[in-house]
Amino acid sequence: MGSIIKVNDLTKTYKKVDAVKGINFEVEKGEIFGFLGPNGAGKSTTINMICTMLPPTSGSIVINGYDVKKHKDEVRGSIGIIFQENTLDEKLTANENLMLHCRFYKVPKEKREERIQEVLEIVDLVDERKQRVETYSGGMKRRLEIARGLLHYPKVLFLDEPTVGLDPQTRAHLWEYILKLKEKEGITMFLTTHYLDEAEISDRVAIMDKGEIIAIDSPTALKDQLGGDIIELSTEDNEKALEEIREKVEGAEVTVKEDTIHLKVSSSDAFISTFIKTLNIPVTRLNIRKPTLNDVFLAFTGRKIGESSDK
Ligand SMILES: Nc1ncnc2c1ncn2[C@@H]1O[C@H](COP(=O)(O)OP(=O)(O)OP(=O)(O)O)[C@@H](O)[C@H]1O
Repeated sequence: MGSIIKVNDLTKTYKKVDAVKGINFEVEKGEIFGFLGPNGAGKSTTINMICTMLPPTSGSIVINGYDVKKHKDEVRGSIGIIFQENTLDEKLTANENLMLHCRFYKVPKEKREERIQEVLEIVDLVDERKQRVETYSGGMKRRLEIARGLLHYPKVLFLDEPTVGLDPQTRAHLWEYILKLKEKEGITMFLTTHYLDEAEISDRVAIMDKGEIIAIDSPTALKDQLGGDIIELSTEDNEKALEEIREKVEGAEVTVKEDTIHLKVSSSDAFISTFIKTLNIPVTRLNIRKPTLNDVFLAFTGRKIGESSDK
């Protein structure tokens, strides 16, 4: 398919802080690209540079064939940005908000009605187009923001925490719209989220930490890299159980969080048959699961998402 975003040796230094330290990556046309990292990792700085809002200290960024430094307007015309905070005019109707944006982005006059209809259909707001935005629910407002971000036929849509503050059901719906968008308009999506279960939707994810990209691959490949199974175990005496596990189990990574012992083993079958039977402490809870993106994130950064980068 080819790349739509190419980032080369990109750096950003704020006075004394090296926020971005020479990163390289490409985003393929049409993919959903998840961009993850602990707080302070350098994500916003990177995205702001990609979106022409912040000049890089060095390096290059090319979007849709345009160099971000030399062709700002063309880059801006190629991207749509959905911010975390509501940037709609609440006193206006959906239609009026979209009309304003069409004018701002110079969508040709004769195309405006048709395009507004199209984007409202994508986010299922055709019937509510004449209502004032202040009467919308949180989920409807987010959908309208997405519709607005699409008006000028962007090639790449930047979604910054698109589901933050929404209830689980609305979040699930919003992802359906996002997937529909990918299918219908073939748009590339650059996504940040703190909900790692939602980042599973990505074709590939990059994990950034301390100004560097430390992992980049499909969620499945990243999880496979961790390998094996994760066993969560609670016993009547976790301290004693831990001693026994360390004595008897070879090749398991063991960590304790609150009242649960976590073991990463290559095969839970082998573990269960050889170990559980010989454990002298009664087990009160046992859960076996495959690694998730949360485990991947923890393994690469040493932190849970939401924790700070400089810990
Ligand atoms: N305008 C600024 N001046 C000085 N330092 C800054 C500035 N903006 C960001 N930084 C620093 O650069 C580093 C990266 O910050 P950035 O906001 O890009 O991280 P982030 O990954 O987006 O974090 P979060 O998830 O919390 O938004 C941090 O150490 C931050 O303190």
